[in-house]
Amino acid sequence: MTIDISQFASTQLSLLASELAAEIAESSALVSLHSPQALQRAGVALANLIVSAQRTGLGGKTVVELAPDPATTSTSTSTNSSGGGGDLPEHGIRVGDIVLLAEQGSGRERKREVREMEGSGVKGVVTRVGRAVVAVAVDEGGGQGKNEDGEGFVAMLGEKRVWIVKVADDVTFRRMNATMEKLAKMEEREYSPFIRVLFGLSSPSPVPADLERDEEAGEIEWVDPTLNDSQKDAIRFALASREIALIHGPPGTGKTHTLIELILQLLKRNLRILVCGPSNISVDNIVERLAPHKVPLIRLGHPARLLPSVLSHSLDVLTRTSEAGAIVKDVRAEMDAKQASIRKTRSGRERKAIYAELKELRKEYRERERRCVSNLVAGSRVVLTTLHGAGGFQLRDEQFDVVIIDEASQALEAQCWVPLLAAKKAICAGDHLQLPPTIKSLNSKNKTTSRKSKDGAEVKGATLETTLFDRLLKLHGPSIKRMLTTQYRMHEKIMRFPSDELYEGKLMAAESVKARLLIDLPYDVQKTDDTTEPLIFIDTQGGDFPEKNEDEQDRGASKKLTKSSLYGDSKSNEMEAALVRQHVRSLVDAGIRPEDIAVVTPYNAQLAILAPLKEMFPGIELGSVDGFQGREKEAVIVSLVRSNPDGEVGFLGEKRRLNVAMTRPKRSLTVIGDSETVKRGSKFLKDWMEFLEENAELRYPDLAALAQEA
Ligand SMILES: Nc1ncnc2c1ncn2[C@@H]1O[C@H](COP(=O)(O)OP(=O)(O)OP(=O)(O)O)[C@@H](O)[C@H]1O
Repeated sequence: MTIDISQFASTQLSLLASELAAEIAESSALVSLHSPQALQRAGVALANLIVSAQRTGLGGKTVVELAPDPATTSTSTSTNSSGGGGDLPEHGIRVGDIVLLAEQGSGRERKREVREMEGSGVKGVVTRVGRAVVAVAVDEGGGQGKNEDGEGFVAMLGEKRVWIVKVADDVTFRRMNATMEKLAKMEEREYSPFIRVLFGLSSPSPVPADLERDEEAGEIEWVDPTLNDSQKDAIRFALASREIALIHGPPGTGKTHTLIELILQLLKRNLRILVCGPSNISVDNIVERLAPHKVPLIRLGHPARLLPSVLSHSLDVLTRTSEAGAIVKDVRAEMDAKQASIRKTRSGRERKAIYAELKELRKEYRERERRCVSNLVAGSRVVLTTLHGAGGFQLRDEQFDVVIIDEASQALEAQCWVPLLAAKKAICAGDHLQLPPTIKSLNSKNKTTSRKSKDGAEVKGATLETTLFDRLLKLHGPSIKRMLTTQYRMHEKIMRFPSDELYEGKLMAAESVKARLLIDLPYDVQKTDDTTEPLIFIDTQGGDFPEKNEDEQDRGASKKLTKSSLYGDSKSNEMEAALVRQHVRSLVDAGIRPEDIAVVTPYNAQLAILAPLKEMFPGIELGSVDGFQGREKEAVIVSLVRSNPDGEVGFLGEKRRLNVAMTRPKRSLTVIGDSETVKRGSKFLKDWMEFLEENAELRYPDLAALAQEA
């Protein structure tokens, strides 16, 4: 099965265009239909701010500090500790978020303003979130529309009231588009053997069957000899493969652990490596674990979006601190001196002259910085960055022997191609049986319809949801993959169902975890029914616990707006929430620390109902299933929410989502749901419910106690 590469690329381009459009439509619908306060409550905006300070931050970027506007906080009860407008209200803006900073008008003007906001604000990255101040590094020359320069825009704001709102990250799209355009334009003779294999124009070069005995591949000096057999086998295979290797890492099987050893082995073989992941956190995870091995590595990316522990490897920081950076620093000092002298001079002519010199210096600064960056990058044997980060100017002409992509099953294929175009060989790690990246342009209605490519041809079944990992497995079959089979997270009983149903029964629980219970936690835990049983199912069947639609609830502005409501057409279940509370309380009463407990549910509306738990049990974590992928906790409670007479289960029907939900806990999994409804959702759900009925400790709610709880 071969694939027409340029057809593939143009299909991707049209799919990406609709995805970006969907993302923009969603965020502008949200922004135009809700007040800044509602958006603030939903965690996507912060309103009523003023610029309280402005300075130069890392990498020479302009950083503005925003504080509450004193004029709007007079009614607030918060104490004024900073001399500004008091503390910021509750909000959901986090370091690393990309936000649009714009002027905020009065209520009546707001709608028009919002429409114009895209054209009149400036984008930036949140670099610090404090109690009374939030700092944003504004894009240099990245001003939107009429504001060409972020710095200039901020100067213009003066004392005006402003607000910030989270926006879609279109840099990612631009990078993916540029990559796909390049691929579309490539002539067949330009296709490397690597590219040919990835599109099925050639088969992967064969790898010796018994690698352990193979003369070349068998001789490996392990940095970590405690790796398990499946991990060693995956590394041997990845080293021996010529074009592509997939490392399939089911939950808790030490995927990152394996990648670290693999990177060290590749380095021993004098290869140059580019390591990427879809998110900053996935990349930082690797940097943190690679750094102790003292390998020459460099991390590309905006410093505000990196973990503090990783900053010393960041290119921006190295540019300022390394020897190579000294020469850049000189110019910076000269610029600062000139800037200071502007303030001293009164003569317009002199000032003009200084501005001209500054302009020259800035040019010089950029030039030197660029040279310094390219020296640093050229000198490092391991470069780490997000997938789209690989499309930045820093890597423009760089080539790598091997590109490693972690969490490849959570990235769009077009995103993977950003680094892959610079590769001779790729190693992708992931688990295609957990959730793929979230796609916004794909809703239940058009999920199965085919799409039109740019030239109008129907592209059957083409969807962004098919990841590179999925596609390669389908294209070349399981011979290009190795699976890690020992998991170091879950009690054996928690692992059983996902292993049997999804991983061909191949998962094994490591000795150290297979029988671990809550009662064995290294602190004082009482012996109760909850702390000695790893798998509990609280069955709410019987129709006493009906689900509720988000739009049936009184949520003010979002009441009528199903489509662009802050919670979509999400579902909730009050009685289930009461059961969750009851169970959390009993765990905490038994001595379990709230920080060892997580509640996960597929529905955001259910999360909203559960929110008070955070105040009742400080330290507990609440999360959506999708948001909890990659995480783990000692005790996890899963609230399934769906309970209706029609057996409607919505996106519970996605087994990859259920897989993620049920594989987060280490010692205790409690499932709360209506088996009658859920069973009717799919074969997988039916099997799961039956498995729980037979293997879990089965409980039925105590309605009287619950009435009290509710
Ligand atoms: N060979 C091994 N021996 C002992 N412990 C191991 C081994 N491999 C991995 N682990 C442990 O298993 C845990 C999970 O490892 P790691 O963080 O690499 O997992 P992962 O597979 O990347 O996680 P995820 O499930 O999120 O993909 C870690 O605590 C790690 O120390």
